Amino acid sequence: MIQFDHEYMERLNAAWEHFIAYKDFDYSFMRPEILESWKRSRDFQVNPYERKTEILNSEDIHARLAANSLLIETVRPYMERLYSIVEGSGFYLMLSDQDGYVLDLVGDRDIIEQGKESLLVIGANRKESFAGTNAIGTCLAMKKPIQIWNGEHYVMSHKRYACSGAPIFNHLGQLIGCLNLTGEFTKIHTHTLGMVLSAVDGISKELKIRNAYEEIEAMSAQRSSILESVSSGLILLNEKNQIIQMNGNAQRMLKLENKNAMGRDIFELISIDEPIHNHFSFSNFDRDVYNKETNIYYVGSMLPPVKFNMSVNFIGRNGSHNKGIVIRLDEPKHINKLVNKIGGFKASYTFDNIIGSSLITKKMIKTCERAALSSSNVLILGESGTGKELVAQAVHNGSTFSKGPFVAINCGALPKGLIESELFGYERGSFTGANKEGNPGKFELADGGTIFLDEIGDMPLDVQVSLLRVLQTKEIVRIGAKYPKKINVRIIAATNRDLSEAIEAKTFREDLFYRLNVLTIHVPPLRDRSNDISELADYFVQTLTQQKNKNIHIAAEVYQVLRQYSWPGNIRELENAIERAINVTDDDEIRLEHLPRHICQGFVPPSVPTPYHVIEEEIPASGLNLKSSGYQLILSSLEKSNGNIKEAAELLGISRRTLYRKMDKYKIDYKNYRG
Ligand SMILES: Nc1ncnc2c1ncn2[C@@H]1O[C@H](COP(=O)(O)OP(=O)(O)OP(=O)(O)O)[C@@H](O)[C@H]1O
Repeated sequence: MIQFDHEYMERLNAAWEHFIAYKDFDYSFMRPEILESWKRSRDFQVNPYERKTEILNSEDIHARLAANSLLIETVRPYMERLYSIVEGSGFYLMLSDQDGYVLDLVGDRDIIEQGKESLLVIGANRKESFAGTNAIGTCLAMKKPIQIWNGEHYVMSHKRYACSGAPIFNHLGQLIGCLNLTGEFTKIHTHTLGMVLSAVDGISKELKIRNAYEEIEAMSAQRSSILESVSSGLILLNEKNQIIQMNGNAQRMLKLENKNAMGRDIFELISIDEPIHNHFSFSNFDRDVYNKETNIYYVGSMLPPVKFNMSVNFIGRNGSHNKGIVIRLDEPKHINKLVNKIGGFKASYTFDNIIGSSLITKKMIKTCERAALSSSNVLILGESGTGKELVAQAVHNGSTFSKGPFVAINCGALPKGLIESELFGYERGSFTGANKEGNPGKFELADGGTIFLDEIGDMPLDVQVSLLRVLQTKEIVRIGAKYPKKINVRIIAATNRDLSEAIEAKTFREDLFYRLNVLTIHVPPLRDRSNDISELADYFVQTLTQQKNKNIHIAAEVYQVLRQYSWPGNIRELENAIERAINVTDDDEIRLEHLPRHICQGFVPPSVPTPYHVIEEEIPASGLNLKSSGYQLILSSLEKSNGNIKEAAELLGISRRTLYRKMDKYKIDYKNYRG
């Protein structure tokens, strides 16, 4: 081991004199790494008598500091800690990047001031090619820790100092900088390098942790953008059923806000009427994947339930189901639309499927029939769940476009960036992530038929501009395409928004509104057509029990309750309520206890029953009662109308369909009453 004593230093000085004069000398006493570094310095033509280096201008310094901010931020506390040990004894610490540029300095103020003369400032380059043999330059060249003693330096002015430099590597093992401790050589000890090394060891570990955090943050940002890019509602739960993330669609669909839901047990907020409810806790989940249409109720709230297709998937490693779950929600209608798509864009409903014989419904059907005879654009307005899509399908099926496809698109359910390509299609290779072959848009797919633009009020303004162009020119241009394409499509748009308000708020274009609103169909809310409620309820019982081979009927008082409730969720809510009741009744009757509680709350029994109620009260809760007034009422209405069904139904205030059903049930033959 070399002793850095006086004698050694003398020999070193003599060696240096010979070396820079290119003279022969016995250099074998020297540390080989120092001799190698001298050779490199000489090859770089570093002037041994001159203090000279490259110093960055302030703009470049700024850029370097910004590029290395994580390194500087991580190393600074270590520099301060080391300095606190050596403070006041003429030491200073320097951090450089992998190119040798000084990024940070910590030391006694007078030493730093002195250092300015030797060009030891932020932005100065300490590489061997500029500064000759020195701890930073040589450490970076060798990628190893090194201590350089006074005479070992290559440039004369550095020979007063002894420096200890250690390389800093990142989590990938790449060299990213060097930490150096410099002082008067008389004060330096061989252990000084050990101090620097242990600091660098701590720095490397911390860089690894910071990097891991950054990766986690990036992954979480990626996860969020993936969640937001899908058109379904997604909820992530941890293994305790607590909500850890919800995308925007899930918040909108469940009317829940992140700030109120995060960290809460999901079952404090919602419930479902499926046995799976109990199995959501992981301990007893049977590992089957749940995927079906589900009624979702709000715990402790008067909000009506909502219905979505819900699927539940367990996140598990190596098959163990204990890492949390993903709940996915889709509009049941959306599922229909997908089926529609696979099945060739067919509309299944006709005017016969529009149940309801109230005056207001009849008037609406008349308007629809008129719309079917025309090929003008149609705007359907109505609250959510009133049957706008049903009406659109019926208009299509009644029109000359009925032989063509019926293509529905929900403008509100698609992420903003996707609507344009969904509507107009794209050419091959037009954007990253696009299908290589290109894709036709919904307008092209609907050519010769009808396009149903649902939730048009939610269409972004820029897409409204493109849509307006299509309406004016009857041509579409795929994204990335050079030429337009002619199309013959009937447009039916629908919204539950107040478009005049949207026009005023400048979120909907007035010119587009007038283009779409050639024919308007107002679909009334269910509360305005309470005379349809019993008929609709019967219809849903009938259609929903058809496959189950059950014969279920509704108790009289249930009709009364249904007619008095305000139905904020309209027909969809009624359908959900009936479906739930069918599921929960254990015999063949739907009674009040089978309805969701909020529907029965506030019910006031009517003091004077309408004829309809009288009849409904007779429907066979306890079997057929020939003496009952309801039965008698049917008979007398048939007598009065001479067996004319239309008139008899009007007298009773029920639809023809209901009257037929009841006559069938009571085995009444109306022909017997014809005169
Ligand atoms: N008059 C009706 N007769 C029978 N069923 C109906 C009637 N109106 C609506 N429905 C049923 O109610 C449900 C909701 O209807 P639809 O999806 O057409 O409503 P919507 O107004 O388009 O809803 P949203 O605004 O949420 O898109 C559907 O299951 C539909 O079949």
